Amino acid sequence: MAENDARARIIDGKAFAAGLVERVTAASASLKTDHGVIPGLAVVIVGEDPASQIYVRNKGERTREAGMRSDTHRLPETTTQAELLALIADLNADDGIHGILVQLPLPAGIDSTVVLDAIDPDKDVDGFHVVNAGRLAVGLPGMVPCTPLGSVMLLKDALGDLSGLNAVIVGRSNIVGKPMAQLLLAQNCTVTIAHSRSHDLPAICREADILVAAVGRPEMIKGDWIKPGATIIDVGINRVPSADPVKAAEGKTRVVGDVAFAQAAAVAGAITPVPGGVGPMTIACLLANTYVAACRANSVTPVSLDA
Ligand SMILES: NC(=O)C1=CN([C@@H]2O[C@H](COP(=O)(O)OP(=O)(O)OC[C@H]3O[C@@H](n4cnc5c(N)ncnc54)[C@H](OP(=O)(O)O)[C@@H]3O)[C@@H](O)[C@H]2O)C=CC1
Ligand SMILES: Nc1nc(=O)c2c([nH]1)NC[C@@H]1CN(c3ccc(C(=O)N[C@@H](CCC(=O)O)C(=O)O)cc3)C=[N+]21
Repeated sequence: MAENDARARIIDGKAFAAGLVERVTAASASLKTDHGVIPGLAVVIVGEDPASQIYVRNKGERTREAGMRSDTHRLPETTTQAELLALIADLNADDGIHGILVQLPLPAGIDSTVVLDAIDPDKDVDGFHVVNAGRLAVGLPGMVPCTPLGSVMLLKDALGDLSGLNAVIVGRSNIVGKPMAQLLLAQNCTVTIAHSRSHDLPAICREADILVAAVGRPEMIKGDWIKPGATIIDVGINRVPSADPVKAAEGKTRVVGDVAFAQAAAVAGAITPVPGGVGPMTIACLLANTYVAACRANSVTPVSLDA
């Protein structure tokens, strides 16, 4: 089959995310009218990493567009762990702030586990606190990490009931791979988690009805690793030189996923594009988690955000 002979359905994460943001915006407006509560998100960024700066600016803009309060705390690269912990303590105590996100990665010398676990678990809209990881693992309500949450929303929208499907997740990070595995297990999938030490990764991937790529290696997963008709969720965000050599020479870049898209789309049943797939869902779920945190903090039952 020719490389450009795409037959997979393209899962439009951007459109699904826009719908979710609309529902969160309406729900937040009601929360304000009925209970006088405006959801508040604090985003903390340490250092000057350009990609992180762009993400943080986007998060702030999206949050305000949804009618929420958004505070961005920009700290210098030289910030100490103690200074960062002091800011988190202030934000934990601030009744106007319902969600706290500390942008990762943090500069060398700051222990991200210590920092993440200093956040009040009920304000942990990233769902990275050990208490929220534990709640997810045992099936208690908590804050669920945004990227896996958004990915499962797309899968349920594309496939309906996921029960009994073979799900393979490539990547075992605490922020994507592991929580993704928990969510798919909760949806009754048969879950395999693969990683850099896995033997014969292509063969493992070929067993997948649902293949989730969360590796951070541009276009690593090839078309012949994919079971015909499978559903592919490409979490990877990799910046590579522009395809146009002239533009590449000028330093222009483009974003690609962890899946070789054209090859994969010729075999898969459905696939998320990069950009426009999982990325927009991550931000939409961050807003959703902030709304839910604001409700819980004020003993209000959140309205359903389902489509
Ligand atoms: N769309 C979005 O909203 C988001 C996108 N991302 C993107 O998702 C990707 C993954 O992010 P994150 O989970 O934080 O990354 P990490 O670097 O924390 O984890 C990467 C995982 O991939 C595994 N891995 C690395 N190389 C290979 C290989 N050759 N074969 C098999 N497995 C391999 C690693 O295995 P091991 O554990 O053995 O080292 C590790 O488990 C990145 O591209 C990131 O930018 C991340 C967050 C949100
Ligand atoms: N505490 C913390 N929480 C995070 O959730 C977190 C983080 N740190 N550090 C970095 C990663 C990365 N991440 C993305 C979010 C949105 C897009 C996104 O919106 N992507 C768009 C645009 C991509 C582009 O053009 O750059 C898309 O895929 O269409 C991508 C990546 C959140 N992360």
